[in-house]
Amino acid sequence: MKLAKLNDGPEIFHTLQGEGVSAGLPATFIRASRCNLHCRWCDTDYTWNFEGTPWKHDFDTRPGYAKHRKEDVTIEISPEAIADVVRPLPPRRVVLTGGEPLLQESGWLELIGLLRDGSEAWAFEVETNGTRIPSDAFAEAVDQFNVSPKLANSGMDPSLRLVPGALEYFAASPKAWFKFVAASPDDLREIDELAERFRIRPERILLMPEGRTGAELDRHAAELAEACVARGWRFSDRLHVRLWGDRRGV
Ligand SMILES: Nc1nc2[nH]cc(C(=O)O)c2c(=O)[nH]1
Ligand code: SF4
Ligand SMILES: [Mg+2]
Repeated sequence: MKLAKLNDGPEIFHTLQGEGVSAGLPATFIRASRCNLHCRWCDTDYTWNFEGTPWKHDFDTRPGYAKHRKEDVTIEISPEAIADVVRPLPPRRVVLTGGEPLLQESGWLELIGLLRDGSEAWAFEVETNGTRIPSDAFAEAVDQFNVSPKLANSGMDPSLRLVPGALEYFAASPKAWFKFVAASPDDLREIDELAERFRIRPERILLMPEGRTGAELDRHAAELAEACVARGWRFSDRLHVRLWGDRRGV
C-alpha cells in the first residue's frame, strides 16, 4: 500500500480521535498517501502535492514551501507489515485516513482481515471526502464512514468534489456521518443546500469549525454552534488541535 511517510516510517500513530462522532476515543490512525482531490487549504498536502503536478495550494506563497518529492513523502508497505505495527498498540479502534483512503480499498480489506482475525474487539473508521462509492465488501468490513464533502472554498470544481451517486449512497448508509468544515456564512448556506439536495438527515450532520489553533477554532465556534442548535445538527470540535496543536502524528 502507499502510506504517507513520517520520520522514515509509515504515518501510523495512536492518539485520541479528535473529530466527529467518536471524538475523544483512543484510536490508531493510518494515513494513506494519494488523493483524487487537491484542495487549496489541505493540511495533508504531502499526500498529493508532488513535484511536476499543476495543483495550486495556499502554501505556495509561504517562503520556503516547495512541492514534495513523491519518494520522500511516500512509503510502500504491505498490509501484513501495517498489521504488525498496529497490533501491539493499545487502541482497538483504527482510523483509516489520508489523502483519500478509498483509493486503496483492497489493501485495507486485507489489513482489516488480518487484524480482526476472529476477534470482535476491533472497530474501523474511514475518513473520506465522499467522492467514491465503497465496494460492498469494504462497506461491510468497516464500522463507520466519516464523510467530509468539500465546499467551494476548496477551489475544486463541483464536478470533482460532489459526486451525486456517492453522496446519495452515504446519505442512505447507517454507517455514515457527514462532517462539514465551515468558516463563513457562505459555507453554511452551501451546506444547507447540499443537505437538502442529497437528503442528508440532520441527525447525521456535524458542523466543525475550520482552524489550526484553538484561537482559530474559537473564531467561528459560537456562530456554528448556534447554527447546529437551529438545525438539529451536531457540533464537532477539533480536539487534537486544542490538545497538541497543528502537528503531524497526533
Ligand atoms: N487526533 C486526530 N484526529 C483526527 N481526526 C481526523 C484526522 C485526520 O487527519 O483525518 C485526525 C488526526 O490527524 N488526528
Ligand atoms: S480531499 Fe482531503 S486529503 Fe484530499 S486534498 Fe482535499 S482536504 Fe486534502
Ligand atoms: Mg488531520
